Amino acid sequence: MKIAVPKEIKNHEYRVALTPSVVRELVARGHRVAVQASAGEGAGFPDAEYEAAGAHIEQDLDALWDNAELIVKVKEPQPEEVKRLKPSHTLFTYLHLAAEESLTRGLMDSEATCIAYETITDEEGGLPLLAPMSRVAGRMAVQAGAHSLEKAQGGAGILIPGVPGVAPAKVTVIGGGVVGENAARMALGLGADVTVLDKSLERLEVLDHRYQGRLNTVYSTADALETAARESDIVVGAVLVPGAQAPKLITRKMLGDMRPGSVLVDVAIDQGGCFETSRATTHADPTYVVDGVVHYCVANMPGAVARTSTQALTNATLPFVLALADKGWQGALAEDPHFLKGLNVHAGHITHPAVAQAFGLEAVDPKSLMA
Ligand SMILES: NC(=O)C1=CN([C@@H]2O[C@H](COP(=O)(O)OP(=O)(O)OC[C@H]3O[C@@H](n4cnc5c(N)ncnc54)[C@H](O)[C@@H]3O)[C@@H](O)[C@H]2O)C=CC1
Ligand SMILES: CC(=O)C(=O)O
Ligand SMILES: [Mg+2]
Repeated sequence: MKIAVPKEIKNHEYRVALTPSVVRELVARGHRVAVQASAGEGAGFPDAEYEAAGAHIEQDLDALWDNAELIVKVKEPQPEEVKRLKPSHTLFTYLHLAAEESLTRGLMDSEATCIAYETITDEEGGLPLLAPMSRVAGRMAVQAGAHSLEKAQGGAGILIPGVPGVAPAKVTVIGGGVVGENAARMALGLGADVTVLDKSLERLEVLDHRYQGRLNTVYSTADALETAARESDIVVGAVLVPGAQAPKLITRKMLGDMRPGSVLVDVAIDQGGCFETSRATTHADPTYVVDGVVHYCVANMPGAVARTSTQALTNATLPFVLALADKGWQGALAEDPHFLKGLNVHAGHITHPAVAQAFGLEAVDPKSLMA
């Protein structure tokens, strides 16, 4: 299989889709891997390490894309990348299509086969290729929130742990999944007063048991959300309905009840965001203020800690990349129903029901493509 690894071009995105160690595994199985020159530099992997692992370093972007059968990336393709896709390509990357209709239409028009990391499932009901980045983003969410609470960032001027004689900040996390638990863990570590809201009682039970009374768990209702908005210094948005647009849980009206200088960190922004006033921001300009409330809505948070994130991501993607390379997309997806859930677009059709539903389109059953 001819595999290409482009350099990521999203704003301040420094991750790379394959490390030299993964390239070595692929080359040992007889695959040809072309890595765009300097693709790994931001994550601390120089071209020389890829060359030593058996990769071809490609300077010519046209050749990189034109000669590839399998393209492995980190972030959703940017408009200039979508233009390069063709029907013979298999694209394997984060897509987050429900949040971006123009990208979805572009991928359909390309007729390429597009497999999303974030909708692949596992036996335990988890999302094994989203989880590693959710761990990173959840942990970062509290760092971002703490920084945003500083006066110079528009925040209320609150130090998360407080000091003796001064109460700590109240941190509420909406959605107690992977992002939520990691955010809660960091907030607890900093000494915050932490509450987690979820609609899943099972998840709340797990967290209650795991944290032994050190955090508050609250079933997520409209009342609970209003209380969270009114009383929190930081609210982290960490909900997910896989493949679908995030529900809007904090409305514009509720901002009026929030304390001036409080902070919303919308990690769910890659699925459209779970606060009505969220819009995607970049690492270059991560926050903005609406009605006195600071919003942090960076859609590629792990890109800022590219070394850690690349290693964590590629640990998880490795077996899937090997399966695609060894068996082709049809072979790999046909024998693994969890991998098949990753197929979002093929030959102009949407194959994931939640993505199709987001745009009022019909989904083609991916099993029908497996003949
Ligand atoms: N901005 C960024 O850089 C990154 C964003 N993410 C995003 O973070 C989001 C969360 O991801 P994970 O934690 O991995 O998902 P997850 O599936 O582990 O957890 C989501 C949780 O949300 C809960 N939930 C769903 N609807 C809810 C509602 N209406 N009210 C309360 N809880 C609700 C679910 O029960 C579940 O426990 C996703 O959109 C993911 O793509 C992940 C990594 C990086
Ligand atoms: C999950 C995701 O969108 C990211 O890691 O950037
Ligand atoms: Mg994202």
